[in-house]
Amino acid sequence: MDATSAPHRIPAEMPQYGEANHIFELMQSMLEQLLIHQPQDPIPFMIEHLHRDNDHVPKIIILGPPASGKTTIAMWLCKHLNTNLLTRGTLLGKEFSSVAEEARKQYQRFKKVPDSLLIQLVQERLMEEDCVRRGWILDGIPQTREQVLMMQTLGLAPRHVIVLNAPDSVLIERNLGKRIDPVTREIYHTTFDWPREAEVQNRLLEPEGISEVETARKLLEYHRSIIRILPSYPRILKAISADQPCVDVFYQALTYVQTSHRSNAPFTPRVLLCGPMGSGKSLQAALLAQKYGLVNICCGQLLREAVEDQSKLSELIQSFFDKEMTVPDDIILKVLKGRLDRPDCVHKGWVLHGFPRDLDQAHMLASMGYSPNRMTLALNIILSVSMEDSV
Ligand SMILES: Nc1ncnc2c1ncn2[C@@H]1O[C@H](COP(=O)(O)OP(=O)(O)O)[C@@H](O)[C@H]1O
Repeated sequence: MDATSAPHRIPAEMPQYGEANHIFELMQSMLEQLLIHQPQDPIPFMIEHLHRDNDHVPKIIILGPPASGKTTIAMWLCKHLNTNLLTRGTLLGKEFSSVAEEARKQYQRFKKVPDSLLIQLVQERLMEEDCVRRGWILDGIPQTREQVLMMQTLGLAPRHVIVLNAPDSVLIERNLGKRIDPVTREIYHTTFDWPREAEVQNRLLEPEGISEVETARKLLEYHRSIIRILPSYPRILKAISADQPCVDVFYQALTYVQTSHRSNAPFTPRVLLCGPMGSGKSLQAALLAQKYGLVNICCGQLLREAVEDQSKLSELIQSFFDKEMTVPDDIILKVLKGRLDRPDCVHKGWVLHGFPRDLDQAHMLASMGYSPNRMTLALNIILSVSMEDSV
């Protein structure tokens, strides 16, 4: 194939730049917002979206049956992540909001807030400056599939959804011990979490609706609606057992909300395999290359091929081979660059082994823009397992 008919070569730096600066995700979120809000003039809207730069703030929903610990975990996460907690109580109690006032009226009359009003309240709150800047955690909302659909239509999309699970019998018993501090709104428990200070102990209140009958009724309602809610969040949902100490539940929740989801961005794996002689690098590289369609590059093999090429460089490399000397780094890097820049490596990605062998070589490789984006591990056994999760 001559140069005129050869496929256009995408310089390796282009996809690397996109990956490093999350360009795909940025454009995707802007496109989503454009399609949801359909502004009359899209340009200022896009500029404002870019200036807002809040794609990475927490946007979390915590769901679960009564007494599973939603509010407890949501409060702890809020403190840890310095974000805003949104509960039914805080939304309904909002001052200077006509929507909240209407919701309160409806609640007083019918003991129920219509779905549309509740979601309107959520929307109003999420648009406020602190939620835009520092993110939010929604505690126990949405409660019905209808609410989920309304939120989706309004573009109110969480990044992480946690659902807490525990057997009904545990929850019914646990709810009986729930106590609330009316001053701080902190939640305590007569058995599992009793405050040390006598002053706090004395002012704790027993919340309404925690009797066995009430909790059983709420559980029934929850089980009916949750199966219609969860399918709406297939890729961002994490179920955590709430039948374990609060601290354990919290750390599992925290770990989850701190992971970023795999994006839809086109991704080219660049894998580096390091390990001592005989550790099985070649075999693992061949397996990885086969499984993920990567170009398998063995540095030693590449140099031998370069010799066979009969190019100018081949004589030079051959002379080092003849003298049984190691080939200097700058020559190896030239050969490597030529190979890694070829279209198959740029498009399919690569798995490299046999180079770098020391820190200097690693720095040189990185300074030429060939940083691996997966892993550099000495133990090929671990690598082959981890690849399942990450590629
Ligand atoms: N993992 C847990 N183990 C024991 N008690 C818990 C646990 N999580 C929460 N609690 C206690 O259970 C009660 C209900 O917790 P809460 O956070 O109000 O649940 P929810 O918001 O899901 O109704 C509280 O008294 C709380 O201290």
